[in-house]
Amino acid sequence: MNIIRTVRSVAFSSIPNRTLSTTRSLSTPSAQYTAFEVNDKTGIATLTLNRPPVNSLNLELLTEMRNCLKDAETNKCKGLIITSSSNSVFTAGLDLLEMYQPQDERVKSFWTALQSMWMELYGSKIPTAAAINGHAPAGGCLIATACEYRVMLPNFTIGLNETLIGIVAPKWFVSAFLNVVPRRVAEQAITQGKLFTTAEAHNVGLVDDVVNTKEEAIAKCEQFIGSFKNVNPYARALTKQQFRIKELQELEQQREKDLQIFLGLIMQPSVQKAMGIYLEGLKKKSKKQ
Ligand SMILES: CC/C=C\CC/C=C/CC(=O)SCCNC(=O)CCNC(=O)[C@H](O)C(C)(C)COP(=O)(O)OP(=O)(O)OC[C@H]1O[C@@H](n2cnc3c(N)ncnc32)[C@H](O)[C@@H]1OP(=O)(O)O
Repeated sequence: MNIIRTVRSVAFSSIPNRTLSTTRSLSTPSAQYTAFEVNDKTGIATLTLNRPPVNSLNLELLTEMRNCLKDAETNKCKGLIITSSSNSVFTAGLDLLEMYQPQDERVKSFWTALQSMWMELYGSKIPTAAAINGHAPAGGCLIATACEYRVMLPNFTIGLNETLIGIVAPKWFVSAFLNVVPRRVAEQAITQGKLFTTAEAHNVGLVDDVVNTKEEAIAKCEQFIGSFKNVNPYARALTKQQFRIKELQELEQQREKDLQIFLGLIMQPSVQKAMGIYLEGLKKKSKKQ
């Protein structure tokens, strides 16, 4: 039986934060929206998103994700799996409440945290895999495509649906999508704001595998990470970097400009209005259920 060493734990149940941090002390504050576990037998870390109801990515969740990524790298984990504690949502993408009628300083920190999290995940030295056990629209798809491998459960949706909300998927969202989906398919899908079903996503290569349960998804991710067992980690990391350095450098060099473009766009009255209507629709739908 695998022993799970919980390095950073969230209150999934009544377990108080960090009570299981028995193996090392953490420099980061206790987590609220994530669980981070390292399997002692395999050395593989699992980061579980746990911000009910839909794991929408707010500033705090993004910050915790960054802390987990750092922990996985500094502790030389064999790889990192990202999954969700929800049975139906991997993550609903960016928290729309961070962008709707936002406060100036908060929204800047939010976008900067998203940029950093993405660069750290996309450029991570260790193998990364997403066990997509629920819907993964927009920012959810961004996280999945930042990983090296994706496996998804049936009958969920994934894609960049920003245009349907009246916003634009930034260039770096699109670049990562283009790594896994042919250009023609990507252009059509992203302009339409298409959310692919699991089966469609598998067909176009947006996800690598489809399995029926979360356990099987985690096992597939472990298998992917295990496939590097005989590969020198340093050589692997440098080789991965060769594939990803262009997008990373592009964003690094344009961070401030990217932030200003984001702020300029979301602060447009027409965009705020569209976001408000979209949020209202979500809330109405949620009340009906
Ligand atoms: C130049 C660049 C400029 C801008 C770029 C900005 C980039 C943005 C990328 C993004 O990620 S934008 C977010 C896009 N996300 C979505 O469109 C997903 C919206 N959500 C859904 O479609 C559904 O919630 C779901 C399929 C993920 C799950 O469905 P279900 O399980 O039925 O949950 P509910 O719809 O009932 O939602 C429960 C609850 O959660 C609220 N909520 C849902 N998604 C978000 C979200 N992304 N942000 C904030 N809040 C969200 C929803 O309103 C409900 O709230 P209640 O208060 O009514 O419970």
